[in-house]
Amino acid sequence: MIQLEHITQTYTDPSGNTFQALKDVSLEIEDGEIFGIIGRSGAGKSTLVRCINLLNRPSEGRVIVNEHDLTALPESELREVRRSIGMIFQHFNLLSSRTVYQNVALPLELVGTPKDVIDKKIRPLIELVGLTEHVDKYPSQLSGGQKQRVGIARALANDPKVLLSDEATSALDPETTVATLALLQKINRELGVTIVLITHEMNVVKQICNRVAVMNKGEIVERGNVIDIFARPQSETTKALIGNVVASDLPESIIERVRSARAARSSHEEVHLLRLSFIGDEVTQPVISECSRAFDINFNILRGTVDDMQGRSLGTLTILVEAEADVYEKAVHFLRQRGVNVEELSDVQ
Ligand SMILES: Nc1ncnc2c1ncn2[C@@H]1O[C@H](COP(=O)(O)OP(=O)(O)OP(=O)(O)O)[C@@H](O)[C@H]1O
Repeated sequence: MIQLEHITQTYTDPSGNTFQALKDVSLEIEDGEIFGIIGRSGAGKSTLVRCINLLNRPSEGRVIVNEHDLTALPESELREVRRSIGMIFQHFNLLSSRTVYQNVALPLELVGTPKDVIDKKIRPLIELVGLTEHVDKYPSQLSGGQKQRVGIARALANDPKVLLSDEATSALDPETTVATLALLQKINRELGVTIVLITHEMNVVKQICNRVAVMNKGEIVERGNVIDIFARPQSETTKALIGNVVASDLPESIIERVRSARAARSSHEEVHLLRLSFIGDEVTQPVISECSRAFDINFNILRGTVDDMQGRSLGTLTILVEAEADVYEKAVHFLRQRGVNVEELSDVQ
């Protein structure tokens, strides 16, 4: 287990001004999970994740990995523990003068592992990441996705229990991102490696993470199971990252329909733009039709999606409702009672 306890990171610039990149952050990550850390640029994600292997030594707080308090270890022992924590990076950090084989072998060479042991160890890793036929190529002869696979194989060379991924797919196109994430998921399942993954993209979290922490300005503002966070985002940061929560993010065609509905409404009716989300079996329940019949109001569905998140479905609907105030209140209450998350989107002008 990884335990970050009351981590604070303060930076001081040359003129003596201080800046808190992390403010009393505590977090626990269980063995074997894929844990996402998401937030906008500058939120403190990299700083936090680099505390896990003490690439960043926090100004205050404790870092405990598999029961070792890393913050209390002398440098020699820390080096040893660090080997059980692999890391992959956005720009791969490969050595351009070394082949795929030599890059993957590097961590083992550095600790003096005999050549035959290295060979036995890394050939299956190169196979696992699907690069056997490229083993003698140099980084310049590889695509971005292939370079990241080299980075992944190299990070696994020391049999780590934990793999830290710092925006590992941010430099890749969408298709290569999906394939790289699938590889990380396979590594997590087959080798039991715990993965801590930093990203600024909710789609990455959605594809492979079990749990997620949302960061803003050096603090964790929300955390939980991915599907719950997507279905019922609480903080403004999460809502903004998920998107489709402020009306201004909607396509112009939808905004136009809202404007027309508003212009045409009768004086006693209100027009509301809502985002409804449903988890799992709720998706299949005809809750909307039931509600529509019960209160005799029309729900105008503007947009709908169903996402699969690790075998559970999350349905999201953007709908337009025209109703009198008291009927609207009752309908929203009805939906919430049936487990539907109802959120009113900020107004369309
Ligand atoms: N060595 C440093 N000295 C001073 N300030 C730093 C240092 N490292 C990071 N910061 C600042 O700390 C804040 C958090 O940076 P960090 O890189 O952790 O954010 P992030 O969420 O990972 O963002 P990004 O996705 O852009 O990397 C930023 O404002 C950054 O400028």
